[in-house]
Amino acid sequence: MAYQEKVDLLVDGMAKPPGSLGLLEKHVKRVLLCWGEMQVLKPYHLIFAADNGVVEEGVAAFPPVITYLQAQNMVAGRATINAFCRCFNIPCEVIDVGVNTIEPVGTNLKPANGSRNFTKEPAMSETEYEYVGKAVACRVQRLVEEHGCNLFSFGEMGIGNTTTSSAVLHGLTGIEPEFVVGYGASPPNGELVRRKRNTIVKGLELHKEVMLSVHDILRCLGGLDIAAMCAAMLKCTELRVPFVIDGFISAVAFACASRINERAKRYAIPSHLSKEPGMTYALLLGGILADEVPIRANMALGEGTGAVLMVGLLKAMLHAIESTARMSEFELGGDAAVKVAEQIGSA
Ligand SMILES: O=C(O)c1ccc[n+]([C@@H]2O[C@H](COP(=O)([O-])O)[C@@H](O)[C@H]2O)c1
Ligand SMILES: Cc1cc2nc[nH]c2cc1C
Repeated sequence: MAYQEKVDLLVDGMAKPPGSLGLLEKHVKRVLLCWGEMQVLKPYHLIFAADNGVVEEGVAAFPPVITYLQAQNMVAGRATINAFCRCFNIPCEVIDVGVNTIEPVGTNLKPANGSRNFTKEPAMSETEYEYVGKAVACRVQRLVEEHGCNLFSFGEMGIGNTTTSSAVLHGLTGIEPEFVVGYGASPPNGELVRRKRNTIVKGLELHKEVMLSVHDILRCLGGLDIAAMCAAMLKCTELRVPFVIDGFISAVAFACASRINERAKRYAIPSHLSKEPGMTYALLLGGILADEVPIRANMALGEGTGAVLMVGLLKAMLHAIESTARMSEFELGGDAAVKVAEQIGSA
């Protein structure tokens, strides 16, 4: 029997009405298909922390030093993401890909102390962009080959990164900034949103001549966190390891990854629909429809909180698959057996 058929039988044959676990069935099947064989789940959560020079333009409500302070909380196990990871027994690592401090926070893979203000110059130099991509890809490869990690979730921490994400999405698609700019971490604030839109238009105008590829767009307008997440997703794709997308920032990284390598779409699992208005567009670029996203909780925290909740759901599904009774085990005779067979057959 082909592996895909086995996976279908495994999930469809659980003692439950067919399809009654909805999207969880669809996504756990996708994880099993990515693995290509039955494996024991070994999840790993990576958080990419970086500052963004574009905050100079007044596009964030919180001061940039929060990037450093909250990344420190994460390293100390005192952020929401740590609590969520502990709940599901998921290891979590903070990678400093550009926090604006001399002393790195967590694992040091930073090529610079933040991206530059993209309204004035490219956010990253070519050397910085290449360095961060290679360093992160190396880290992912090591986690897979030496530690056996087989499901990644990605998160980020970076004041100003909803502006860099909206800018990259605008650069990728040309969608009007009105549709892809939201409040970010700020409470509703019309003036802030107007400033974010103008900043993005200014950035695109400055770099449009040189933005000829997805890499150029990421380098000119992106943040080091988005570039890092995109590289991590591409490495997962190469190694055929599934990964879970979080909110807006990681969805934009995924949009870039799937433009660079179409096969990234096969390995990406959505988690939640962020409050940010660009979320659905970013996912759509990678071929994921809003209807396929399991969690709708109006979240916008980042850190990978939605992604880790999804890993928890997948873990619960894998446990259910291996520990629950099978439809075929019901001891039924006569009419009852026929009726159940009809229900399974018509699923
Ligand atoms: O993940 C999301 O969809 C999301 C939406 C809004 C804000 N955030 C988080 O808030 C920070 C960015 O917000 P801002 O307003 O500074 O651009 C950054 O640290 C993100 O993790 C995250
Ligand atoms: C406190 C705080 C925590 C965060 N975590 C991710 N983004 C954040 C932004 C702020 C402001």
